[in-house]
Amino acid sequence: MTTTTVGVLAIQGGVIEHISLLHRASEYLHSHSSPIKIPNFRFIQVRTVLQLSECDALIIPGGESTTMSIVAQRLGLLEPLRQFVKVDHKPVWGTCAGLVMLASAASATKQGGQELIGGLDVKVLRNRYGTQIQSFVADLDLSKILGEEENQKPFRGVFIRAPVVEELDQEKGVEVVGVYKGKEKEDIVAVKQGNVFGTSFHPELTEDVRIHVWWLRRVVEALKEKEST
Ligand SMILES: NC(=O)CC[C@H](N)C(=O)O
Repeated sequence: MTTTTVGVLAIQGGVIEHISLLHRASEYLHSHSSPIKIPNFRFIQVRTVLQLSECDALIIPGGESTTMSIVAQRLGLLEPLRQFVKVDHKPVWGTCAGLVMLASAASATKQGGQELIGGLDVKVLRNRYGTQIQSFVADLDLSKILGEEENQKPFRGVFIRAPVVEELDQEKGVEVVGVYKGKEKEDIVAVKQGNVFGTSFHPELTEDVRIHVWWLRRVVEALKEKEST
C-alpha cells in the first residue's frame, strides 16, 4: 500500500502538538469503517525544500507569522510553499499564524507588511482579540465540516492572539465554515477554499481529534481525485 506523507512546517510554533494529533487522527481513521480506503500515513517535520517535496499535504501551525515568514524566506521555502499551495494545489491547513500565512492579505502587520504564502482569497486581521493574556476558549459550531456523528458536541476553540477573517472573496469560492459569536459581533474563524483550509484557533492544543480526522479524510479524497484525473 502506498504511503501518504503529511508534513508540518517546523520553523516555529505548535509543531509537535499537530504531529501528535495527526497520529491520533490516523489511528481513529484506521479503526473506524470508512467509505474511502485509508492509506498508511507518515508525518514529518518540514524545514527544507527537499522535505516539502516529499509531502502530499501540509499543516502550517500556529506561532508567530512574522517570524515564520522571515525564516521561511531565509530557508528558501517561501516560493516552494507558494508553489505547493497555489500551483500544485496540494491540501494545506493553517492554524492561527498558519491562517495568516495562507491569507492573501493581512492587516495590523508591521510597517512594510510581511511576506505571505497566500492561497486563501481572504484578508485577515491579526491579533483581533488582543495580547496573550486575552486568550480564551469558546464553543464553536463546526457542523459545516464535521459529519453528524462527529458533531454531537461543540468544538472547544482555543484562541491565542488569534486572527479573524475580515474580508473574503466569495466569487473565488471562499466558504465560511466556522464563526465565533462574540458579544458585539460574529467573527469568521474557519474558512476553506479548494485545497486550502484555515482556522483562527488551535485544535492541536486540545485533546479533540475531530478536525484532524476531517482534514485527513479530505487529504485522502483530494489525492484520490488527483489520481483519477
Ligand atoms: N497563536 C498564534 O498563532 C498567534 C498568531 C500571531 N498573532 C500572528 O499573527 O502571527
